[in-house]
Amino acid sequence: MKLMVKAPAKINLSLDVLHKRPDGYHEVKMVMTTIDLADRIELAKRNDSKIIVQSQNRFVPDDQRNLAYQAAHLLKERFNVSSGVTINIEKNIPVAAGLAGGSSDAAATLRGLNTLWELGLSLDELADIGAEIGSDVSFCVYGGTALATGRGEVIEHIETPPNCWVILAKPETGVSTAEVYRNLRLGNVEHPDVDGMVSAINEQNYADMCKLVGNVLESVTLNMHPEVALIKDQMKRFGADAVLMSGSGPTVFCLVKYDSRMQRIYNGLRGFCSKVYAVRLLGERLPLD
Ligand SMILES: C[C@@](CO)(OP(=O)(O)O)[C@H](O)COP(=O)(O)OP(=O)(O)OC[C@H]1O[C@@H](n2ccc(N)nc2=O)[C@H](O)[C@@H]1O
Ligand SMILES: Nc1ncnc2c1ncn2[C@@H]1O[C@H](COP(=O)(O)OP(=O)(O)O)[C@@H](O)[C@H]1O
Repeated sequence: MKLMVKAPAKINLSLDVLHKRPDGYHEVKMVMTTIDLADRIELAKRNDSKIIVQSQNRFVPDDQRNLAYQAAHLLKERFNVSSGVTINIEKNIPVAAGLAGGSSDAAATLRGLNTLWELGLSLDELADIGAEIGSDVSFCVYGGTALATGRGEVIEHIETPPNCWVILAKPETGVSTAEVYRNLRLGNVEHPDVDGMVSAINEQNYADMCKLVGNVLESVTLNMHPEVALIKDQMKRFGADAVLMSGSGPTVFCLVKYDSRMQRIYNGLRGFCSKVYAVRLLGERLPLD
């Protein structure tokens, strides 16, 4: 038996860090939403008890370091599943980019195996299990648009944002999320208005949504990688409605309403950056598998 599951990337429209916690993680307050750039996960039931991960992408680990492997392993151990699974990952989301590609693969694996192994778990139960794998996995289990708090695993669903294009540019450099959080100095950063962003989205106010984008982690990554700031400047010059780095970076995204403007920015960026994508903002909860 085989199952295909879609694993969409996320962007952070607003990302604030409140303080460092005693457990080493940071307390965050952020608005996350899914975009139409997705990995495709094929799950095939095995008669032996092995978990096998396959991917054509050389940056994706094929062993227990893979977050999709960890998702399968966790379910298998916790619910005493005797059969195994082959997980094939068609990687479309750039790796280590601030787009939660690995987390979304893990979440898709949890949702898919819930069906394939007939576990009968609710999405809330899968999201709780996901939090044990990584802070972004709970959000990815639901997809859609949410206010995420705690270390990112406490999810409150909000409205789907107004429809628009999202253009993404990923510089060659990779970024370690742990290193970015470690180098964050909260004393002199400008905090984004996360509550304002939630209201703008709930009120379907595109202009305010664009005005209110903000990410405290830019203060770290833009200093470490000047090319990220350069891409932001280019997007602004080309006339984007809003420009921001996603998560810990280095991917920068911009929002635009009109097709003609999208084309102009997309074409302009292709000269600069090898990885450029123009996709729709999805923002709606994922269908059940
Ligand atoms: C920054 C964000 C924003 O959505 O996304 P990415 O840039 O990774 O996509 C997330 O907070 C990333 O979540 P995720 O990538 O799942 O992080 P985890 O695997 O749980 O943690 C990786 C490391 O980041 C740090 N970390 C992560 C989350 C958090 N709230 N505080 C932290 O300090 C910790 O050092 C941790 O060891
Ligand atoms: N399924 C996966 N896809 C991509 N990367 C993965 C996966 N599983 C584990 N990883 C590891 O996780 C790290 C972070 O990758 P990713 O989730 O793409 O980035 P981010 O956390 O910035 O959104 C990578 O360096 C990679 O080695």
